[in-house]
Amino acid sequence: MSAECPDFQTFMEGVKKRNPGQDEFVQAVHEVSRDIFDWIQDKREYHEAEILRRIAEPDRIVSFRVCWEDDDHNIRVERGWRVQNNNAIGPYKGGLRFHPSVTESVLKFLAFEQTFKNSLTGLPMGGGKGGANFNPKGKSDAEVMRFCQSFMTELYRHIGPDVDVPAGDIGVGSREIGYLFGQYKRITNRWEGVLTGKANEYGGSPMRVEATGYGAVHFLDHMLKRRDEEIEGKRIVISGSGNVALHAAEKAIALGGKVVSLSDSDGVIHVKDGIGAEQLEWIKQLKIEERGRISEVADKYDGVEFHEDGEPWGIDADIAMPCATQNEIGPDEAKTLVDNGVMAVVEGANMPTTNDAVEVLRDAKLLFAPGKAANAGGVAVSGLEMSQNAERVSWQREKLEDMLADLMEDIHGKCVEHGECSDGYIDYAKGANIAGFRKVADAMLAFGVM
Ligand SMILES: NC(=O)C1=CN([C@@H]2O[C@H](COP(=O)(O)OP(=O)(O)OC[C@H]3O[C@@H](n4cnc5c(N)ncnc54)[C@H](O)[C@@H]3O)[C@@H](O)[C@H]2O)C=CC1
Ligand SMILES: O=C(O)CCC(=O)C(=O)O
Repeated sequence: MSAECPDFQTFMEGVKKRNPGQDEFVQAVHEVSRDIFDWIQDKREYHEAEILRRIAEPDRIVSFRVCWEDDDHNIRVERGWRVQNNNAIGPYKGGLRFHPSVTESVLKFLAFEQTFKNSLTGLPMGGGKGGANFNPKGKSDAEVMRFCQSFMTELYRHIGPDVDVPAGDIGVGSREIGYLFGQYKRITNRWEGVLTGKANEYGGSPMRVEATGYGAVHFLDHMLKRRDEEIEGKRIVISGSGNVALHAAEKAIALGGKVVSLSDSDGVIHVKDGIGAEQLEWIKQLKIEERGRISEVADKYDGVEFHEDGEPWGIDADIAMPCATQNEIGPDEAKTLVDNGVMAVVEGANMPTTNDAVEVLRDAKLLFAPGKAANAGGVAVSGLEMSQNAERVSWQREKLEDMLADLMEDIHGKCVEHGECSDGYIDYAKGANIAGFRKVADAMLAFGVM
């Protein structure tokens, strides 16, 4: 068992020592390395070249001041970052997060995870992530615009279509991408595919908005089908009510699933009979366009309960999809899910389940889809947006829908190939880690020592 293997222990002690106070980053490295140490035991070339050690040390981290003026003419100072983790298999690629909880540790964990996720898609993309501790909540459009322009005024030096291609993440949606892209274009006088998640009018790809949530449901569908089960009729608890959560809900409802919860940082709504397609349209308008609170759904509709500060994990369900943020499900929540007879946990968010909680789910033999596989549909369609921009073409939505479905099937297949245990249980997390690692590691071996 790798967790007891002395090499692994020594390795993790080194990671902790070199990254003091960076708990999220250490957690992400631990989760991947545990599986990789098992797998590379008889593969000396990876040990000798210190491949894992190198992937766990970002190529570079840029941190910068972001100064902007609010509507009351106060000068505000925030910190921005871009973590370029690894570009062995393609330009750095990964989203930008604007949220007060953003730290260097959070962005390092996200960039590290992104490296394996992007490798799993099979597309030529390295791993990066960035963002700022700026809180867009409650800010006017003009304030968000000024922040984005100031952020890009430094970031533009470090990115480019063949260098590093950021996109959205928490707090960065199509409004922010518009402001960021506009500023890049203004400074450089170049129209190029330097960001993805753009609107269709200026080089965005159909299906990018839906891709992460839809892709996660495709992944769930494949997991269930292997057990002769289907989404139709299943009760699904979803956390979050942003891009990923709402589109996961949309796809699940389209396939006959009963989505019984959504949440935001104020609390959770519980809809016993399942959210209807029309109701979801209203919620999308509320959350995406009007930037309202999830509690307003209970004000509008009968049969919707709102629980302030509540979480969805205690609600009776067959499937759980954490789609908000990291570390939403700890061991207690995982035990609750197991006790309630939940059969599958699919991570729409990045690392929403702590390592201890994953152990609880694995021990109970639940189907567990890690974010780096289940939510890879978003970055995969971003990769397709890059291809369209490079070719100066725009593909039809139907084509992208089919490509997303194929990519998710392929990622599911890779996880099964590398994650099948002797008793037939599929350890999807292990499968994703090994398949994601192998491609990046082999590219790094080819380059020699650097
Ligand atoms: N947007 C994308 O294409 C992708 C996003 N992800 C991940 O999915 C997750 C959600 O991202 P998006 O939906 O894009 O962001 P978003 O900004 O559209 O929505 C985030 C949601 O999570 C909730 N949330 C955020 N922080 C919270 C906290 N501390 N406590 C409770 N709720 C909180 C917000 O209220 C909101 O409902 C993140 O982990 C992100 O990294 C992963 C792959 C791609
Ligand atoms: O589309 C992208 O590049 C960003 C996706 C992302 O940030 C993620 O997969 O977590």
